[in-house]
Amino acid sequence: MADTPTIYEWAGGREAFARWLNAFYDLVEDDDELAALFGGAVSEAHRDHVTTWWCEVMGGPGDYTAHHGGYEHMLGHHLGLGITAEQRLTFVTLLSHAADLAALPDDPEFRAAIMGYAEWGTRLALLNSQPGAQVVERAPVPRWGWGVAPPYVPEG
Ligand code: HEM
Repeated sequence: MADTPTIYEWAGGREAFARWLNAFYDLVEDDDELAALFGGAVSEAHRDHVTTWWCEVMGGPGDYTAHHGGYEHMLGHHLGLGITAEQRLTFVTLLSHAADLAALPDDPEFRAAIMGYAEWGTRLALLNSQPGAQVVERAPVPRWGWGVAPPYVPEG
């Protein structure tokens, strides 16, 4: 399928990811447990950097690698946080809730793609954040794809 759009394009580009992640971090700020990990409030800079990360992962410009220190920088922010299973579950649930609030495309294929990455990424973040974790210290920023369910185009 040469013409399959990237997940980034399908979402509506950076503006859509920014809308989503701003809605998400507003929810994080309202959750006492999660907000505490961010010192009570999630800064504009953090929202912007994480938006840049997600855009790169979902097939957009490689700006997190080019300008924000890539995978190693992201990893460094999670080391030692001691994320609990409950915090991870809340985090991933709020991502899904925020996608509705921000009116991201709601087709099953798109939502499965972004939430598949969210599930994977939050589980890695939890593992890497534990005391004494054995971490992969260097890696490229991942590039996520549609997996088994790209946008459905009926044949004929
Ligand atoms: C898909 C999963 C995740 C992604 C893509 C992600 C992405 C990122 C990135 C890119 C940064 C660095 C931002 C920068 O460059 O300034 C960061 C920092 C951070 N993340 Fe995550 N993260 C994920 C999961 C989590 C989880 C599950 C938690 C906690 C429950 C968490 C808490 C934090 C905190 C507290 C920081 C540091 C904030 C700061 O220093 O201002 N992250 N994350």
